[in-house]
Amino acid sequence: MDLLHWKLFPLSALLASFLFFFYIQDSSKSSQSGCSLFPHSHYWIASKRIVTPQGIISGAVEIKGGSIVSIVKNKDWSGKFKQVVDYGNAVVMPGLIDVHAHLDDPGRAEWEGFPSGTKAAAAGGVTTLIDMPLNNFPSTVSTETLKLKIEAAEKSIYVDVGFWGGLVPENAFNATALEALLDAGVHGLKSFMCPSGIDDFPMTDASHIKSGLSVLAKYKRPLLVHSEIQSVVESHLETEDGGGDPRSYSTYLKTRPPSWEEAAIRELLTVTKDTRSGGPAEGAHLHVVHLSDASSSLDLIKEAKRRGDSITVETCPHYLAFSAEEIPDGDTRFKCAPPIRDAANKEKLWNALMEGDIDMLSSDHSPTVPELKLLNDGNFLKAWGGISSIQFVLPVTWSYGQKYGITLEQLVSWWSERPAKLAGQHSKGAIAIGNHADVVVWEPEVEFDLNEDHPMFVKNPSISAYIGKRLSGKVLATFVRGNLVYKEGNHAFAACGSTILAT
Ligand SMILES: NC(=O)NC(NC(N)=O)C(=O)[O-]
Ligand SMILES: [Zn+2]
Ligand SMILES: [Zn+2]
Repeated sequence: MDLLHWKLFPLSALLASFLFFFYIQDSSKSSQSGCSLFPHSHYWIASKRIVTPQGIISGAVEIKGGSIVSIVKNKDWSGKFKQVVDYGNAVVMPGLIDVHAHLDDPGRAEWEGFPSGTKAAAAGGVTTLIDMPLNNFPSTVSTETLKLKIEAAEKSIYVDVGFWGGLVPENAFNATALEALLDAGVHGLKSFMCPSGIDDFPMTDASHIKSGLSVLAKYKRPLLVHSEIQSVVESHLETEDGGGDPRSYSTYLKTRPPSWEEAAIRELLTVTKDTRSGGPAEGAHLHVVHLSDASSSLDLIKEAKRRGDSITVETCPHYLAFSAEEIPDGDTRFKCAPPIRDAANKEKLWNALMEGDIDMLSSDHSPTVPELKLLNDGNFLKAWGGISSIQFVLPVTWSYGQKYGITLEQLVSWWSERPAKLAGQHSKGAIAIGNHADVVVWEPEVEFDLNEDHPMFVKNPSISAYIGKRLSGKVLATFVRGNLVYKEGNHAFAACGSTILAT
């Protein structure tokens, strides 16, 4: 007996090491390093509602090594596969791609920072975000400052993060500097046509933008523009004692009329004609960020599209959820620029989105510390402008869109497909074979009260404008490149998101 034992020992040791090897193979990429709450790198996500470019199907998505390798319909998968996470009737959709977020890192991490900002993103089903070049310090306007940004992001992000670079007067006429910044991996450039509120991010005019577009054309990357031009006539209202009670929202609203947006867009269109086929900046693209005015400004954009200019436009959930009439006096959580306008404008924004005249959505998550929001003082003219929202953009869009009959496919188009295209992310934005396994699983029908007890992962939850709202749409799970980074209130132990650089 003893002898037999000894003879079998090497065999069983070999068998054990084989099994161990395969276990490690399967789980090393994710669970071992704490990148995932699900310890497998080859598995299937099953659901009765998977949103694919070919329609909504019941079936399973096969994930291997961080990518989608097959999609099977119906119950073809049942019984056959080993590792299946069956989400039943919950919706399986591509993760949201937020092309407009300010995470303020490095330099102003007390406003947000990569760890909390990307935790909030993951909890909201956002699997990729492109970080804005301002509100961090120093602003991201050169290869050196981009390097600082990448260093700040590495090992501290729970989702994938890319970067826009800043187009500012200092670099706008310096093609070599812009090319260096684009070569270093920014997905495109961003500029302001009015003061940005950030000292080291000055505004540009049409001549800077024209020059920037000619460089971007070679790279086929977009220019994103904050489109408001401060008009001299109205700007006196911005002084503290001009125009009325600074605690009243209508006082603030009057300081940034729709004519500011219209003037900026009119000016932009004098240069976007260069982007037409055969034009001097063919290949470049102009993207108008956070459109608020759904009247003349939008008409101008529609006209430019008809003429063949390469131009797109986004709006943000806060313009679709709120209207000026309901913003309480002194409630500076709602201050942003351009401002949230009246209910009639909100209605027009929704119609434009449904008609396809507005191309996509973004959060414009732009938080700060509560002290700068002047929550106690309530002075709309002095408070920081920016809405904190990234964790709730999915349920907000869905909840407020019910009235307009929005569909899951539209959500995917506005939040994943088109943003992916804008940011040059060809392996993201759709549940499709070969794409990154960036997935959100959520229950559209489940309602929740967004009150103080609700888990919020942003650094400064008290500035959130959505507190007190009842929303529909609960995120159950978020996968980034196959890693389960968020599951029902919990995040993966390690921050394993990738910095994504344009090549
Ligand atoms: N400096 C800012 O980030 N400003 C932001 N502020 C807003 N939107 O109120 C923005 O995107 O313009
Ligand atoms: Zn802006
Ligand atoms: Zn912004």
